[in-house]
Order: sequence, then structure tokens, then C-alpha cells
Amino acid sequence: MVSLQLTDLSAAYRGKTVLSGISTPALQGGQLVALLGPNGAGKSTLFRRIFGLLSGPGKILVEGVTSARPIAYMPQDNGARPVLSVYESILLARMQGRRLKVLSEDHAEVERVLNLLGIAHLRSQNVGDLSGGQRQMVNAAQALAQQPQILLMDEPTSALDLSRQLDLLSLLRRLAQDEGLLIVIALHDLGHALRFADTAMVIDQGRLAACGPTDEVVTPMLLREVFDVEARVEPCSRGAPQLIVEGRAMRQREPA
Ligand SMILES: Nc1ncnc2c1ncn2[C@@H]1O[C@H](COP(=O)(O)OP(=O)(O)OP(=O)(O)O)[C@@H](O)[C@H]1O
Repeated sequence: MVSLQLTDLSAAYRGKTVLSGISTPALQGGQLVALLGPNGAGKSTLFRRIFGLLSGPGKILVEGVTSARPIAYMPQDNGARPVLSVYESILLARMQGRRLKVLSEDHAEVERVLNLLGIAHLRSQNVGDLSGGQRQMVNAAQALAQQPQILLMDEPTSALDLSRQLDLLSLLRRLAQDEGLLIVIALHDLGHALRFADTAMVIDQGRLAACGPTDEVVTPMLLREVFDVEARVEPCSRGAPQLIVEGRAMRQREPA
């Protein structure tokens, strides 16, 4: 099983440190991890650092690797080329860093992912003609088609309607559980994190504020101190944890 462990990880832009001393236990495949934190906390930066787009001090230990490219990264905006069709853009994402020749298994994988995400009907459309939500689904397909063991997804549901948010998060959770993937998703919806994520990692002002089982991490104190809201978690009639938000906390933070 794949695992990812961060030790004393830092990152900076032009000499300004925005992430420091991030250490986690070994995050094991098979789980969905929610990366949480206010705007500007450092979530995207952490993804770039783990994926190798940024260098810096600290150690990233990936164990249990069985493929040449174990990590895929879905940024908030991946700048997919608008003139390509959906099918071509997913195939291209799969082929990056691999051999040049496209094999039948590559086409089969693109088909699989199109169907998995329910976007097969978009296959021939140009990426530039898609709606924001459709483009986000294509971005997710591009990441999944790489068949990673570790999938880093930066706010993959931000442009989706509510039913598609639930569909995508359910699918990701199922993929993690059934195929042993480690999936880390940055989310602003703490209710979704409570409902879908096994583990929550909270970044606040570039530092790790908490990392552990989601229901133990997302507490009224953390919601007040990190997110500036008065809120509590209560089980709904079906027993699922729900976030009840009362309002802004009295103490307000500096703007991000
Ligand atoms: N390319 C860049 N150059 C300089 N500073 C940057 C760059 N990208 C991000 N930053 C700064 O790094 C800090 C962390 O940004 P980051 O995008 O990682 O936050 P985030 O938690 O993903 O925020 P959000 O929830 O708003 O997407 C912010 O202060 C931001 O202004």
C-alpha cells in the first residue's frame, strides 16, 4: 500500500516563506484526506511542494510505489488547451512523461475515466467550449487517467453543482477504499470534509494546525480559532456528522 509522509516541509516564493515545519504521520493509501484551511493558508503551495513544482527544505517520503509516476496533481486551474477535444486532452494528460506511442490500453483508460465521471457525452467537444463545471470534471478525468497511486486535487468540487459534488466525492472515496489510492483534496466545504474524508489536515498561516481523524480534528475550537466561525458538529437523523454554523466568531483575523 502506498503511503506519504511529510517531515518539516517548507516552501517559499521569492524568499518569502509561506509554508513551514509541516510534518505528518504516514498517510496511508485507502483513505480520503481533506486538506483544509482558510484562503491563503498554503494548501495549493503544499500540493505544489509535494508534486515537485516547488523546492525547499524538508522531506517527502513516498513508500509502496509500484509505478513510474505515482503522483498526479489536479491544480485549481490546469490551463488545459482549449482547442483540444475532451478526449484528446485526457489522452494527452495520460501520455505526459510516458512513451510516445499511444496504445490500445491508453484509449481504453480514457474511455474508462470518461464513463466513471459521467462525461462520455462530452468527448468530442472542445475544452474551450465547456462550462466551468464541465471543465472541472475534465480536469479530474485528466488526473485519474494517469492511474496514480497518490492523487492531489486542489478544490476539485468548487465549480460543481451540489449533486455533482456529492457524486465526485463519493466516487473518490470509493476509489480510495477499493483501489487503495491515497487521495488528498483541498476543500472549503467543511461539511463535505466531515461527511467524506477519513482524515483532515488543517493548514493555518503556513503551519499545520491539526492532522487526524476528521471528526476529531473538526471541533468547535478549531472552527473558531482557524476558520473564525462559531459552529458545532452534530449527527443528523441518519447519524452522519453535520456542521451547524451559528455565525462569525467575535475575534476576526487579518485578511488573507
Ligand atoms: N506564485 C506565487 N508567488 C508569490 N506568492 C504566492 C504565489 N502563490 C501563492 N502565493 C502566496 O502564498 C500564500 C499561500 O497561498 P496558497 O495559494 O498556497 O493558499 P491556499 O491555502 O491554497 O488559498 P486558497 O484557499 O485561497 O486557494 C498566500 O499568501 C499567497 O499570496
